[in-house]
Amino acid sequence: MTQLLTRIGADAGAMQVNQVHTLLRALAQPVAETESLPLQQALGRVLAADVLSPVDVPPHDNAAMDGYAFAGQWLATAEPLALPVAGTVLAGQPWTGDIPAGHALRIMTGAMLPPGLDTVVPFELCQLEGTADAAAPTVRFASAGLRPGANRRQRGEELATGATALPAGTRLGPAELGLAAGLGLAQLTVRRRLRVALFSTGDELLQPGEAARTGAIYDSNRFALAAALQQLGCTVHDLGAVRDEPAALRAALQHAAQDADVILTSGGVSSGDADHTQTLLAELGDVAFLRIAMRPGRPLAVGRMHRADGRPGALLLGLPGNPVATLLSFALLARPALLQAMGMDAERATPALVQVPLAVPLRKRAGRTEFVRATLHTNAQGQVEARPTGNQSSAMLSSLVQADALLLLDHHQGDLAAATLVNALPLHGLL
Ligand SMILES: Nc1nc2c(c(=O)[nH]1)N[C@H]1C(S)=C(S)[C@@H](COP(=O)(O)OP(=O)(O)OC[C@H]3O[C@@H](n4cnc5c(N)ncnc54)[C@H](O)[C@@H]3O)O[C@H]1N2
Ligand code: MOO
Repeated sequence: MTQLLTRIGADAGAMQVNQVHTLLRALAQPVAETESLPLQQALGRVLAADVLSPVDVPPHDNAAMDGYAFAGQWLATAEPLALPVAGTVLAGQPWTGDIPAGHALRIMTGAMLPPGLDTVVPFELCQLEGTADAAAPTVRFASAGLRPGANRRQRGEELATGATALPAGTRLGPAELGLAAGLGLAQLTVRRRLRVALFSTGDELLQPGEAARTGAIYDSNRFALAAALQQLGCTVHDLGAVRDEPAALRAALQHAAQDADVILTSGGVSSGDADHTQTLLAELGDVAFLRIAMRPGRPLAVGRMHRADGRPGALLLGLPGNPVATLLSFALLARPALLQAMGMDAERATPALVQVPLAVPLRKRAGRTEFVRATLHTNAQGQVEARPTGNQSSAMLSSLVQADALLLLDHHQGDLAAATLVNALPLHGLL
């Protein structure tokens, strides 16, 4: 870790947020093993290789609207244009008959355009003259607003055979799975699930369901982190709450290191308690105890555990114990590293920011990045603005529950006046 910190020009005792991102990007190795999964089981997984289209999409020229198909060359010949209708073509039933020159076909959206018919005029723009049971009713429409090829979807216009439909590193959501199904693929090759061992530390921790006890608090971090990991699609190996004792901590870390890709812990990383943790981690791994110029989330332990066979061991991420610091350190620091370890493209693991004006003034200390829990709402003037959700203590989860965004106040920024534009990070999808 010392070498890595030197390489990125950072000092563990005074890190900036972007330096921590650089450090984590250098540490998180994508899992190598892959598996082939049916589409129904692939939600949230990351593609191990590019998916190339085995077919043209769409597979044939087809109508984009319900209407009448005809050869666009007739448009220039009359205004309005009147064409006899030779029949009807439906989706899934290609037209097999002849089409006399200058005739149109009634056609439904998605139906294959027969050779020679390249233009569709929608029903709404047409009058039909003569009855449908006449030998050939006539369709009449204004030709001026139409161009040859109008309302036609061309074979391969979305994807040609062999084109990259989904690049390696794509995380599969509903749209990606729909696209793969649309290519006729039943299975996809994805990286295996990331295995994350999780435990919380602290002698004060009670488990939900246990009777309250003086001086004790309930272990909320482990449940919040397990949920966040589950949402990412990781396999969670929950080791419970571990006492602040070297022997207990050693046993938990050794157990966790057996087959986990990542060990995620909460608590015990600030200066007070960390002495025996630091000694232990120096023995079992190569771990740096960072002090990050950010709030919440100042302390963080980062490193790798040793393995008996000499291969790189589990990535260790020791998150701070205060519940909001735990979850925000997870969302802002651990999550991008975990997504990279899942095989996702690091660029695409970075959430986008939106700029919004502040509804109220904000105090801010220059020299650290601050993340303020806030709601984004529309004011009486119809403008979206950001308003902090009450007490911003790192111990108070309630103001995170009420928030739908984090305001990202830059390192060098001082106090802010109302109406100042700030960067906001919507929490949706992040936590
Ligand atoms: N002298 C200093 N004190 C503190 C510093 C510092 O730099 N110097 N940093 C503060 C900051 S910032 C944070 S964040 C916390 C982080 O401390 P630890 O990671 O060592 O965590 P603990 O001391 O174990 O706990 C802190 C706080 O969080 C509660 N906690 C812990 N685990 C859980 C859990 N699983 N569920 C719910 N709540 C939990 C714990 O009871 C404490 O109240 O240190 C500050 N102090
Ligand atoms: O990580 Mo601490 O305040 O930043 O709660």
